[in-house]
Amino acid sequence: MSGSPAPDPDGFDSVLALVNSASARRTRDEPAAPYDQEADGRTGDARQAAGDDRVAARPPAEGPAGAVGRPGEPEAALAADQPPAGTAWPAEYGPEPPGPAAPPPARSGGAPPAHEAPDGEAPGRASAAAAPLGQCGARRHGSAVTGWAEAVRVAGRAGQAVRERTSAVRPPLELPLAEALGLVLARPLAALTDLPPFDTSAMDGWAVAGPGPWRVRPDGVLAGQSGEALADGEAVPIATGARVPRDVTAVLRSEHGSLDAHGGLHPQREVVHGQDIRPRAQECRTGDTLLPAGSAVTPAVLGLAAAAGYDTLAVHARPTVDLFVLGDELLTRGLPRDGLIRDALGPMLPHWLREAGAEVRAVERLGDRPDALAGAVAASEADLVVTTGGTASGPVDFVHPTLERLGADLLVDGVAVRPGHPMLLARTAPGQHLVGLPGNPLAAVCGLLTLVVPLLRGLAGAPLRQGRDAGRTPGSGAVPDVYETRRVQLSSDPLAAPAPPGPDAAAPTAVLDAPVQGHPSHTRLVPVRVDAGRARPLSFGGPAMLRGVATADALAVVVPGGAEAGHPVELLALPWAGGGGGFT
Ligand SMILES: Nc1nc2c(c(=O)[nH]1)N[C@H]1C(S)=C(S)[C@@H](COP(=O)(O)OP(=O)(O)OC[C@H]3O[C@@H](n4cnc5c(N)ncnc54)[C@H](O)[C@@H]3O)O[C@H]1N2
Ligand code: MOO
Repeated sequence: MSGSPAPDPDGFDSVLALVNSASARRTRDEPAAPYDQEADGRTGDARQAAGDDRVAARPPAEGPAGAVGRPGEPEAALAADQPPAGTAWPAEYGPEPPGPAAPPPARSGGAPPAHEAPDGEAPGRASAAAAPLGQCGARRHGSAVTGWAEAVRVAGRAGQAVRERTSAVRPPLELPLAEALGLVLARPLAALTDLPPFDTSAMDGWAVAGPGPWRVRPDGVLAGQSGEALADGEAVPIATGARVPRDVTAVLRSEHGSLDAHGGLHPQREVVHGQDIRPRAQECRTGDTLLPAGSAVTPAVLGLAAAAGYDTLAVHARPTVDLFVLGDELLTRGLPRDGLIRDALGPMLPHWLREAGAEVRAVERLGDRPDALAGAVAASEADLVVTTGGTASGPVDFVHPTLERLGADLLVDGVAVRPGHPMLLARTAPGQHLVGLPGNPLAAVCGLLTLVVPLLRGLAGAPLRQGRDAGRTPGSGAVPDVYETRRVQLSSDPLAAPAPPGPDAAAPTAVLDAPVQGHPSHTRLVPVRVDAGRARPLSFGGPAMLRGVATADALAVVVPGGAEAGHPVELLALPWAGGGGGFT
């Protein structure tokens, strides 16, 4: 385990205060919202009564033999996996694609139970059934399920608190410019020089002194050279970027002057004093703050730092991450067979974590072996442990019992977001956190963007999203989430409305091209393509699907209850769409 015990060594108390105040708010506002009464735990009738559109799309209660889910997986989870033949296209999938809907994936009859080990490997599974969610014995802080925006905040604050409290033992790194790319400035970038450092010609032409015509001196001034002072009536050829000689009044562009047979230079248009001269310190003076601490080091920042005189930069170290992929049903190569499926997260997450600024140390597939997970977490010295799968309450979902065994503090245990609601955040040791991502691949992506990326930002010293609690909206859904308030504040003409409140008023937004059905009480994260400020919801946005997000630029944050076409939605930009890989 990392760190050493000391009174609040990693600022944990301040994170707990945030968790507990949010929890108290929930308790005050929402006396009854236990996790197992959330949408997926309700009966079909109850969900229908509550207006849950997924009921209409639910497949028959009995799944086919060898069904997608695990033993004990609720039918609602199956509903989220695939549309059965003859039923409506589920809202969770996004808009129905043109043409016939994709057929449900073939299921092999007589397949072994999903929890049997692949490739003949000894299963080594949990000897005891997992404790039901909500009865986990890990120290739990906060109440049943955390609102989405609040979860983002708690994760960010948890990372930030660790960084603030450990800065003495982990001072910033002083790295050569090229090695600082993608990290975060630990100190403000103050100019080490005036920029430009001297008066500079902005054009190729002649430096002239006094009114024309001028006598052209034979010596020219190239960039990197300094010319002698000019007397009135003199001119000297000068190149762009060259230091302007003393007593020059202007630069005449080469296309604006003509030479006569005697070497006299004649202006072809009026010459204004100071024209085409970049005066010293036009951009900054020595000591000016060019960028605040916390800025991401982008290629442009490297250029600015070099121009301003830097050879090295003080940056925060990359947060370290160990990734543990759980599940005996996962194959690492070839085609799915015998109820086994390909691991989609092992190939995806390490790169995404690096894009998010992490140094990924271990990537291990631990199967469904609780002892292996407990041992791996206990041995990990990473700032953050990320697990995939095993967060729910199936027979081999052992993340909760393992956290209990390790005496972890649960800060977030379920988030009011679809996909991804079983995601969790725990503190496993002073200075170390664990994020449990759900196994369904898009649910895992949602957990990554909700908990992991903010935590990494906090650890790395990058600015956090500015969470704002807007209070509870009367009559709104089961879980208070600032997005509910945002929804009711939208005017009938959203484009004319003032910017709605939300977790981050500065977050990118776009206007929805098409309506998106919402979950009654949970935020939805929906893959979208963004073009010219308009977000087009994509098909194949179900929790187990990656087809939508693979063609997306962003995930749109859709308020509980849904959003109409024309309404603005906040965007979680995806790194490959120029949307903030790392800490930008
Ligand atoms: N009783 C309840 N059951 C479930 C709930 C619930 O609230 N109560 N939530 C459902 C939801 S929503 C999700 S999401 C899943 C999350 O489950 P786990 O985190 O325990 O994940 P697993 O059961 O291990 O796997 C779920 C699903 O994803 C597949 N999977 C797992 N890992 C991978 C991987 N690396 N690559 C590709 N696919 C993976 C796995 O085979 C399962 O099909 O729980 C529901 N159940
Ligand atoms: O399948 Mo679950 O809805 O959270 O992703």
